[in-house]
Amino acid sequence: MTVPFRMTGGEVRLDRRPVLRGVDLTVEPGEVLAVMGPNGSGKSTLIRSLLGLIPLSAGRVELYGVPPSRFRDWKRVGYVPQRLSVGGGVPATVREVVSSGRIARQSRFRPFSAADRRAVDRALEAVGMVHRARDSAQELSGGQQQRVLIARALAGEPDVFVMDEPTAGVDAASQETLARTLRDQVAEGRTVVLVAHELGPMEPLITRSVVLENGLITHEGAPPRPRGECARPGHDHVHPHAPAEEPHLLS
Ligand SMILES: Nc1ncnc2c1ncn2[C@@H]1O[C@H](COP(=O)(O)OP(=O)(O)OP(=O)(O)O)[C@@H](O)[C@H]1O
Repeated sequence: MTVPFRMTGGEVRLDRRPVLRGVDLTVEPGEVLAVMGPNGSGKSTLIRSLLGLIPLSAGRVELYGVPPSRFRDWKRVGYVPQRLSVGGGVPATVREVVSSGRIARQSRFRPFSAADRRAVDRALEAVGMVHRARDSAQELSGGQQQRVLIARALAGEPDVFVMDEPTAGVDAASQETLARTLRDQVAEGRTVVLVAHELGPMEPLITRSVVLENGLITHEGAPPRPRGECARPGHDHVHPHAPAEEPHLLS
């Protein structure tokens, strides 16, 4: 079976500085992979290069067995970028932004249909934004805009979700809702790759984590455990920068 993503020896240089330094990563269907690591370690660069948004300077990447430049089946991929303003300067409504998640499914011969509308309704419902559907997306708070971007990806009914810090700035109740939504998606066979500093309510869903440090994968396996002060009851966040005591250390 073709896997959603396979990167072999992936290297990226930005401004002539190495940002990814030889990454091997295969994402299997049905996995929920957390990409963790300190600020600037290359997490966003990794997932953007998996999607072909940043070209590799060496190595190889494939989406469903095809290099990104030749990949055509974009409806299989739902991408939630990091902290991007949803409006992009255009005064689009929330519903319009979420509907844009269906674009890869449309063609001259397949205009917007009742099925498309239902998918958009379900996505708005999943992120609790039905009541804001007619509002301008630009008027929303940062966390609400993030939820709209998640809804846009959900609306596309992709096979794989790629999410860059989907819960950054999102309140606790909405994080719980997102975790439930993703759990349902995974139960239906979808794959998830997400960048996260803190897993919060998504932690039980994670089937594997990789930790990047300075452009290299230095840990692969279960998400790193909190330790010391932070391991006390009531302090449940995960420290992505503390992998060194884990048994699955790679280097
Ligand atoms: N367009 C760019 N040009 C030059 N350097 C860049 C560019 N984008 C990112 N970088 C650098 O690449 C490194 C990795 O950035 P990246 O955004 O992938 O990190 P990250 O792990 O996602 O960080 P964060 O946790 O802060 O989101 C950083 O040192 C950053 O300064």
